Amino acid sequence: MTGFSSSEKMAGVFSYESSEIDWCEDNYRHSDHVVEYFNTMSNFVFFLVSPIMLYLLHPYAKERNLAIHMVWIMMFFVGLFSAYFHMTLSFVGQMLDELSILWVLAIGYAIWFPRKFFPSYVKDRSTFSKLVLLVTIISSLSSFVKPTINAYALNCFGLHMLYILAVEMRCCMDQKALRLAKLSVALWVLAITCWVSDRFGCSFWQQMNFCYLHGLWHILIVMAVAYGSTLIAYLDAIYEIPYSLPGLQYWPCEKWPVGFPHIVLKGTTKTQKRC
Ligand SMILES: CCCCCCCC/C=C\CCCCCCCC(=O)N[C@@H](CO)[C@H](O)/C=C/CCCCCCCCCCCCC
Ligand SMILES: [Ca+2]
Ligand SMILES: [Zn+2]
Repeated sequence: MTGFSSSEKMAGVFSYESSEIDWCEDNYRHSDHVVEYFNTMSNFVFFLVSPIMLYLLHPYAKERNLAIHMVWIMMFFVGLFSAYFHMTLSFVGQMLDELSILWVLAIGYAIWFPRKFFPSYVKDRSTFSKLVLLVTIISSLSSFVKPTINAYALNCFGLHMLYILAVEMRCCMDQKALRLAKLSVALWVLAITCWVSDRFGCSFWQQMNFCYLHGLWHILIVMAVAYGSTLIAYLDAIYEIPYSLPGLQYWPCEKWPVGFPHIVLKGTTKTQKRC
């Protein structure tokens, strides 16, 4: 018996359950065509939050750099690929999901990584962005070597961001920024707890008849990214466009206990200055 032909192998990577990863939610429980129904549907949160964040970040992006919009445009695609992955549990779905996360992280790092953490041989943001691009291309190719470890490697960036935030917030006296930092970290801790429990505690959650932790992770991580990235963008605005007097506000209402954080520019903008 000979092996598979290359076209059969190609078709194989698209086929249902061709990924080595299977999340705790029961397969085909709610539909014959959707492998993990709740995990698929919970990605709806990406489609809801991405346009809201694009709209809220626009005044800051217009002043700083329109490339900032790439983060939430890409997050929309992360949601799309993640939904496709959970719908099929295919190898292609897994790689699209993980590679899109890697590229959002790369864009975020290229735009927002604080200058004071640049390696000494990197002189400006343009050189740093080229370095990020090179590392991301190499990482994208390496991700095919052992795909089962990709998700763990990606989660290390969450820890790295936590470290950067901790150093940045050490001397911060701005109460609104401190509150946003605490909320972002709390959401990330809750999210990662769900991800780890789903991965390693599945038999317990099956006994509890509650196998939806990975879906909850989707919802919590989108909120953590909305809160965390706004905080990083706010710190960036203070350093990079201080004349615009950046401030933090919540949408739709300042007084509500929950809302979407965003940056307001209270000072003169470059555009106004020129007039
Ligand atoms: C100074 C740097 C600033 C960078 C800001 C960039 C912000 C965007 C970052 C990450 C996007 C995360 C998207 C999560 C998608 C979830 C899809 C998913 O569930 N995929 C799983 C399979 O279905 C897969 O197993 C998950 C892999 C792990 C991904 C980990 C991503 C790291 C998230 C870091 C978030 C930090 C939030 C801030 C906390 C203070
Ligand atoms: Ca499953
Ligand atoms: Zn997922």
